[in-house]
Amino acid sequence: MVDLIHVHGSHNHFYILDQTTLQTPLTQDELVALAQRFCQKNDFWPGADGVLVVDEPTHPGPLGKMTVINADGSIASMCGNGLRTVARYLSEKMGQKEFTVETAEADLRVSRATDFAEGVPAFSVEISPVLFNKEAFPFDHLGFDKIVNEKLPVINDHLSFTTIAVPNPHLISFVENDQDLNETLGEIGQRLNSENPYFPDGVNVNFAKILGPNKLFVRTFERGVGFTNACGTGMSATSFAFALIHPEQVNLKQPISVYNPGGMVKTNVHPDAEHPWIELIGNATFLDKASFDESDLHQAKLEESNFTTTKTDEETAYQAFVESL
Ligand SMILES: N[C@@H](CCC[C@H](N)C(=O)O)C(=O)O
Repeated sequence: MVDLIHVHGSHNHFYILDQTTLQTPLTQDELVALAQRFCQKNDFWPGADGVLVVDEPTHPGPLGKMTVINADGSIASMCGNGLRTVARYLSEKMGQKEFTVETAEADLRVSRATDFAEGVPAFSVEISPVLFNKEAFPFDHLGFDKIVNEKLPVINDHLSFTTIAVPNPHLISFVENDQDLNETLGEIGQRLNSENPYFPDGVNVNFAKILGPNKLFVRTFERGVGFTNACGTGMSATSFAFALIHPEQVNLKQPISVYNPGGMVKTNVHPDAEHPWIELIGNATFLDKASFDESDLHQAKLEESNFTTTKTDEETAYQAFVESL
């Protein structure tokens, strides 16, 4: 039997599939089919926002390799909330508290952090590289070399936007009212993740409200998924934009608290280093594991009767943490 571990970071939900436990790893096409089928919710299956595939690293150093597959089957170069949960998985599997994980474009440092609350394990992960140059984006940058707090009338008539790749692409705007935070975000997210002339490969769209010094609320419409409860790379990129555009509101010596519809994370922005990076710290919660015959995973077969589930009780502690915020 093979386990799919249902996990979340700020209620951004994933299934972890450790390919090293399989007799035969799934092919790329099989992984895409698995994500498309298993991320869909139905009356016996909770669904998720993506699948996190763990493999042996391709070079010495990292403890494992993480590949991110969005719910629609598209492949993403990074996932911040997901990396925290993979860090926990590898930490418990290998008995290490601080190590690196190979991702599509970089080996990233991860470590066990102080629990966010009783029964809420937390991990810290490196988000990098941080890129502004237009070559880092799958679009022509609308005539700009980089977009930092620019009005983009072809996208919206009153908001200003920033684009940052970490290295997956993010479009960020600081908004003031709930209409923009919800309806405008949904409209722009839908439009830029359907066929459109500006972002042909789609983009993660993050709208943030400034709640006070070092305090944000961020909502994200994710490429390949739609609205999610939280996006780790989105909250990290938005924290970086916050420090850049509103320096008077950010004390870089203190963490930024980033609230989101699924909870809260902390970020530390390191903008001045030769290699700018962001530290993302947040929960890594394991909800349950579903055990399947390996052949069913190869065929993306999901029926009410072809798996057994073993639950943890971590969600109760996580809910208590969210209520305490
Ligand atoms: N939820 C993730 C980001 C997942 C990938 C994203 N949808 C993309 O296509 O770039 C996170 O926590 O960072």
